[in-house]
Amino acid sequence: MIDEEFQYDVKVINAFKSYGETKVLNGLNMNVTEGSIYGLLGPSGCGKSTLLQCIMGSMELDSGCIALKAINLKDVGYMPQSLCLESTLTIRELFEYYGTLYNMNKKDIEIKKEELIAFLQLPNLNSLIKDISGGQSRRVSLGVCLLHNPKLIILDEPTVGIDPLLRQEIWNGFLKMVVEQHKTIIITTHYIEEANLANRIGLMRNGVLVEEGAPEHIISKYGADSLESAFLTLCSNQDVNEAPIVYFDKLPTEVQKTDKMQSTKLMEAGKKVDFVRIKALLKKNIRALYRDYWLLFTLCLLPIIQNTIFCSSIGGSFKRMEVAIQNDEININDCKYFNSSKCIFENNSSQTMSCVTINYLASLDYKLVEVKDRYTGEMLVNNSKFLAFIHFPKSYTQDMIMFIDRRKEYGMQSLAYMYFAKHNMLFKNQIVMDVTNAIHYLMQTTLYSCSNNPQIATLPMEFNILYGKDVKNHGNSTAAIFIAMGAYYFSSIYSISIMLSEKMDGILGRSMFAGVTILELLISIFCMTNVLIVGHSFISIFIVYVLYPNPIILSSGMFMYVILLIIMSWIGFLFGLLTAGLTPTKYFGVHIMNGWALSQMLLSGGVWPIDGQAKLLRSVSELLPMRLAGKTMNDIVLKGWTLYHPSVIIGTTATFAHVVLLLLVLIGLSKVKKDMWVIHK
Ligand SMILES: Nc1ncnc2c1ncn2[C@@H]1O[C@H](COP(=O)(O)OP(=O)(O)OP(=O)(O)O)[C@@H](O)[C@H]1O
Repeated sequence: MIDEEFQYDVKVINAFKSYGETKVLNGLNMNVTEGSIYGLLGPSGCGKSTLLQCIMGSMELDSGCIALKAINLKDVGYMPQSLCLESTLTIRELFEYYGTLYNMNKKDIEIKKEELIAFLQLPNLNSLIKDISGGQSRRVSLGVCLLHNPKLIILDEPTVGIDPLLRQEIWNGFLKMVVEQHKTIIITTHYIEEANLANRIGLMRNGVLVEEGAPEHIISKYGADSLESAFLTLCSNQDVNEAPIVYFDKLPTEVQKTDKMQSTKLMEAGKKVDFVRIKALLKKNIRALYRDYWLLFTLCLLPIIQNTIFCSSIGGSFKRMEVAIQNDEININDCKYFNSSKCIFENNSSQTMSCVTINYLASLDYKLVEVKDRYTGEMLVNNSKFLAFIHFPKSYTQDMIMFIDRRKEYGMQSLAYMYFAKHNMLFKNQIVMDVTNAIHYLMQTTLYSCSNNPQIATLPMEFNILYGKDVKNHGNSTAAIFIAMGAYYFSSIYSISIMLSEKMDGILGRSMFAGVTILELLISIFCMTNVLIVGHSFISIFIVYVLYPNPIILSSGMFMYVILLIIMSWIGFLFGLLTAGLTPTKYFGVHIMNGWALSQMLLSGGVWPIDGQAKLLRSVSELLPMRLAGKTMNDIVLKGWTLYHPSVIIGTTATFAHVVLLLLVLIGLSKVKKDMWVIHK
């Protein structure tokens, strides 16, 4: 505790602070008496803001001591140099938010608000912060600092960008507060002339206060006519004589008794989780969200668009594939009139069996174009105009007869011929499969029309499907992975957007001066994430399984399906927090988010089954949360596995293990990296 006799509101003794190699405070001493205005002056970059942040306790001294009379955050009002306010809130909402954080009731907030409107000439309270001018927003920032009527007011350049007349009025207001309410104000400013109104000023240079005292005393001491020329004289003397740095070998006893971390403890005073503050944070974040149209678009509309795009574009068989045909047997347009009911073995049949194959391909939506010769067909494939070229020789039907009948030798040169492009394996595979099926169909048709058993042309093998009878394409088997990816991705986007904005814009740092803890902010974002993910999952499941015919077997496993979606959203949420804590810029964080989500999608079998991966890579992929959740969800909907199926339990537990792992990493990192989510500006 501070000594009974302690007459200062703030006392800084022998303070040292460096940022790496840059020494900012170099044994600084400062005394701020109760009920006075203390003007802290100094050139840009000399360390004024750093000193104020050390006094507030948001930054720790390397050594030295800061003693404060204030015992909790409510006693102090701090206005940082940067705005550090949520730009998508209105002035009224900001007052309501900070008032609630300071435990003020509605009536008190209302009264104080009216007072501040008159004092600071605030613009329309319904204006959004992002829509008001720089000077207006600084006045709002000052208003937020004074809202809870603090005893000690610390202001970092409060009058920047404010016109001289209003500046004068604001200073008059400060003087009135000191006289009538016995407040203590520390103020930094670059307008040296306005510091004349302070009771005491400190001139800071080279990390120390080179002079401290009443303005008139400093002016007369240096024989100057203004504070500005006194300051210039002092600086030029100092350039010659070196900075008079005063080091304490030993701290004075009354200060040694005071706790070295006293101001840090001020920040730690309200570390208990408070539900009123969580409610205020939730309200603020909901307001910020519904005004952030782009984020809202990303979170609400994009799942609709992406799920619809996924269902309508992934896995379907390829349509309108262009195939060049040279048919020496018949003009392919005449195949429309082909009748396959006659047996080709009858002498007068005059059948053209190439039409069976051509009509079969046409029924599969191939775009068949007739070409005059083989050279043209192959050239068109080479030039990527067509995917394949098929040639039916003039004797195709006769050769078919010989092939089926086996009574006569048939020449290899008279077989149908196909030439295809292989630049896309999937196209090539589908064309080969469709043409093979077409020939198979041709054989069966021939046998049937000649009163033979068409079964002769089938493979001597029985194929049975155990699982996934309704799976018709690759999209059906990856739908669950896509939904798991969506839950992960959208939660991570939400948590990283909020956290990076709180961090980079200094919003959390400022809220922390009003008592908010990081845990409270995380709880509020977590609640929002869970609400959003319920909406997101509902939209995704509805589109993927109801609007589109992706197969789904309903069983008790669906309970785990939903649990897995929630776990995936938690993993995304935690990964977003981790990325926000480690990345230096907003853009970098978002790039990491997108990059990792895409990589996981590729590694987890969302695009191609992981069975195609190299052994080592596959063993890593098997452990990824998107793979674990996606596979288990797939097993539930496609195999009908229930809640009690061992694989479902193992898959869900293994996915949840990622939540525990990420939590441990986050807790560990936040212990090591103190400024992970907070930048005090
Ligand atoms: N987070 C940081 N990391 C590294 N260096 C920093 C950091 N913050 C401040 N500095 C450096 O510390 C010095 C003091 O900065 P500070 O913001 O305290 O100065 P200031 O007197 O408030 O300046 P101004 O009047 O321009 O606001 C500057 O040289 C600045 O570059």
